[in-house]
Amino acid sequence: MKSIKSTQAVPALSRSTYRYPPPSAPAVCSYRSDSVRYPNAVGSSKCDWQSSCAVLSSKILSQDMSQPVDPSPGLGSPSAVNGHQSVPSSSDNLEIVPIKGTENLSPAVLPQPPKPLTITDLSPAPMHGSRLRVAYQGVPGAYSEAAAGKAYPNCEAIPCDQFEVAFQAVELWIADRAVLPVENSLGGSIHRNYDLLLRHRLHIVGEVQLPVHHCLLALPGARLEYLSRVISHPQALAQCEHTLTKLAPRAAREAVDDTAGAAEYIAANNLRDTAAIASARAAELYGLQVLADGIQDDSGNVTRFVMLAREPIIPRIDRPFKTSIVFAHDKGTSVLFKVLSAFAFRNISLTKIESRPHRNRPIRLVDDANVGTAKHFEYMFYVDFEASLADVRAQNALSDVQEFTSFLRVLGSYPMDMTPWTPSPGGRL
Ligand SMILES: O=C(O)C(=O)C[C@]1(C(=O)O)C=C[C@@H](O)C=C1
Repeated sequence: MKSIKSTQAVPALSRSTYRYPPPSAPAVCSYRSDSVRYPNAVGSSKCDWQSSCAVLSSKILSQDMSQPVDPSPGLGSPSAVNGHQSVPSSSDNLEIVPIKGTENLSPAVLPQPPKPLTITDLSPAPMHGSRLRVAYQGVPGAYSEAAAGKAYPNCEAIPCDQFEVAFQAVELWIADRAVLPVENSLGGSIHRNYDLLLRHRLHIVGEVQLPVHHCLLALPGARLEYLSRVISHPQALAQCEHTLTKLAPRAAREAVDDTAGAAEYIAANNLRDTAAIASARAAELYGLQVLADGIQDDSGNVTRFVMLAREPIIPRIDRPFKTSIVFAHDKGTSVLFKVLSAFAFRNISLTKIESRPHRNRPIRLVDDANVGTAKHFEYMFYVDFEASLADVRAQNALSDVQEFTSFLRVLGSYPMDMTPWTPSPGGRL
């Protein structure tokens, strides 16, 4: 089963709901680092690197300890990375990558240039005077809908049939925010959303961590022992893998677009031999019974969602903030250690690191006449670290990262979810 067509009263937005230019090239500002611009840039030999580490650490100590916060973003300042500062001079070597496919569009639908931030950017109030409209992937009863409600209580949750549609709903002002899953404590990263973060120009403005409590749902009267199939979102299937093997060892597993959509599909097609992994709310909405409750493999099953908006929020230092970046280097992965050390030297903790294929240039060939051709895979690195962009340590770290990399983008600097830990009951039957 490839996808489920939604039949609920509130239809999910789909890609055909509206017209939009095809996914753009990365809408980014990229910086080139080279030894001309940065005479002190770290060289490629081990010796260069070791001495640079020493220089770097002394530079950091003197900068971080003795310098007050510099409120004016200068050359190489990380606050310049997403273009929210005055237009850089050409000597800054800033490239703004044009968005492909938008050349013939009317100005009304073209992406707007960055606007100066105002005090109202701190407030999530919708511009149209009604409830905040929040796009999520799935149908009512999906965990993403619950995450939207946790992130923005009293919001109007707008179902979308694909992640990409949720991004576009915000870009086209159909929604004010999108709330999308990026990782789960058991199932790992939701790679599609990492790739989409890079292809779209939305900003991460917050995060929510949602305890995910799965149920096995079936039509009233259906019996566990007669199940031949269990359908759900691939993440949900992964999160219940062991428990499901014990509960329904003979049932085949099939992936569908979202958990609540799986429940809806069973109800709409009167499937007596099929169960869905979904929420208790999905059971209520689609008239299914709960065959088993709390079937996630671990009671601490949590999915982390990010909130996305057209504009970034102003980073602050009066509460815990996290910053998400993505970077790459045209000479390969060897920069990773240097980049990570820029954070280590400043005692900035990383909370997440993820690598994804560099889709524009997935393979780099290194020819050696004597031994042949090495084919290195190229990656984009996504890093989350525990500091606000308003923190001078983060600014200095990003300034160094910028020197070590050929591409750097700040995806967002946003308040950390600090809600108290409440694991769901259940797990490990
Ligand atoms: O299918 C849903 O209900 C979703 O909201 C998607 C999703 C995900 O993509 O990870 C969200 C939370 C759970 O981890 C399982 C599935």
